[in-house]
Amino acid sequence: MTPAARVQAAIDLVDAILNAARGQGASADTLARNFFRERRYMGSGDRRAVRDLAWRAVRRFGELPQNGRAALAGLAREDAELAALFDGSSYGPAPLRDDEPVATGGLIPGWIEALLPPLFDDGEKAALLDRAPLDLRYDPSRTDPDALRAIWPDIAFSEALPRAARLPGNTPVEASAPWQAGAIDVQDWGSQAIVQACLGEETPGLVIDLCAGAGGKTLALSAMLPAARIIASDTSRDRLQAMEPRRRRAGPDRIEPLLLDPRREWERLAPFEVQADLVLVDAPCSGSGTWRRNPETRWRLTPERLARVAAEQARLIEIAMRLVRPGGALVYAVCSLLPDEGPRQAARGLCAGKGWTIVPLDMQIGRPIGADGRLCDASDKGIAGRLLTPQHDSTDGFFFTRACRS
Ligand SMILES: C[S@@+](CC[C@H](N)C(=O)[O-])C[C@H]1O[C@@H](n2cnc3c(N)ncnc32)[C@H](O)[C@@H]1O
Repeated sequence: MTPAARVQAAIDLVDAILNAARGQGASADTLARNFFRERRYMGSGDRRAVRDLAWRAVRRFGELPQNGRAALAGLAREDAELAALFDGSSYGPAPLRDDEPVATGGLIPGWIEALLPPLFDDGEKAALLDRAPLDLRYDPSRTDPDALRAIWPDIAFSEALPRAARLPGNTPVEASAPWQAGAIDVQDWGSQAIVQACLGEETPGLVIDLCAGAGGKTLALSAMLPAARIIASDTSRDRLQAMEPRRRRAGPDRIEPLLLDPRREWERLAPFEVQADLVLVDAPCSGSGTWRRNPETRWRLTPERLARVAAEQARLIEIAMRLVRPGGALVYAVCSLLPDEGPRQAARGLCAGKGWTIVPLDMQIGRPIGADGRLCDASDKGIAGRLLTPQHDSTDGFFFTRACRS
């Protein structure tokens, strides 16, 4: 393909991503896979260049561009080499006109930017849309840092998290021997920090991972707490089923999947009332902390959707509180940076609960945040939990908190 033809292909791909965002259709990753499958004539270099360009456009504009061409035209305004490729050549885009729509503005939709906590300066905002590295969790009973370093000399290890390693974003780990042996799994360091927050002084006997999904955190909990009985519940049959191949790769465990009926969750959870030593609520959320990986999701969020998801989070916290035994703990987490989903939920739900206390987490990652969305000291009475941000912690954005029941 010529460079101009690659630009036109990126315009077509961004059009597909925009249409799906407007209609809540398939994810950008799925669309890209289908797009390239239908265009077998593209070589791997073409595919990489088209994808990079399309993703550059998706990352660059927070407000939904009018169409793919407007998005690429917006990029071309900042990049003379790209502008020169709008040359009207065959398969390339028509020359740019002064009167055509061009995407403009910042990285984040205005209405979401207004909701971010005060700590979000320009650096923090830009980092939300940076490229993410490839984070791994390794199983120390099957491998160790030296063995991993022998395969990937540029691998890095976290000082804050005991099993966390990091590779450049495009490393093909799935072909590696440690992957095949189930000795490593892909998991953002932020997710690993949440699992770390679940580990208290006492070893829990019964753990309920209320929103287990495809089991990212369930499997990490199972590796850290091999003697615990772990109930992995979710309302999505597909997600629970997606956990199965991951479980097989990771080896024997004590995980029990439990499919819940939406809005009738208690029917299946009632036998565990006041029984759990630990309940993890990794709640459904806006995903505003994961724009590094899924930048198009910020075009899908609306104020109505945010209000709906926040109401669901409050309901899930209430359910989880009924499951914890006196002396047990509840960990609430969202991959969101918006106070309405994080600190305010914790303040409304957990701090307001009689007999519940938020426990400051002593960790080398993240920062304590108050219910008002401002950073605070760990000893602050108004502490709501911990915030991880891409700039400060090199992780996806997360809020999490641990509360104990007396
Ligand atoms: C952030 S994801 C969980 C990710 C998962 N814990 C992991 O580490 O891979 C949120 C999950 O909540 C589930 N969910 C949504 N509503 C729910 C409900 N009412 N009860 C239980 N799970 C629910 C979704 O299906 C989704 O899998």
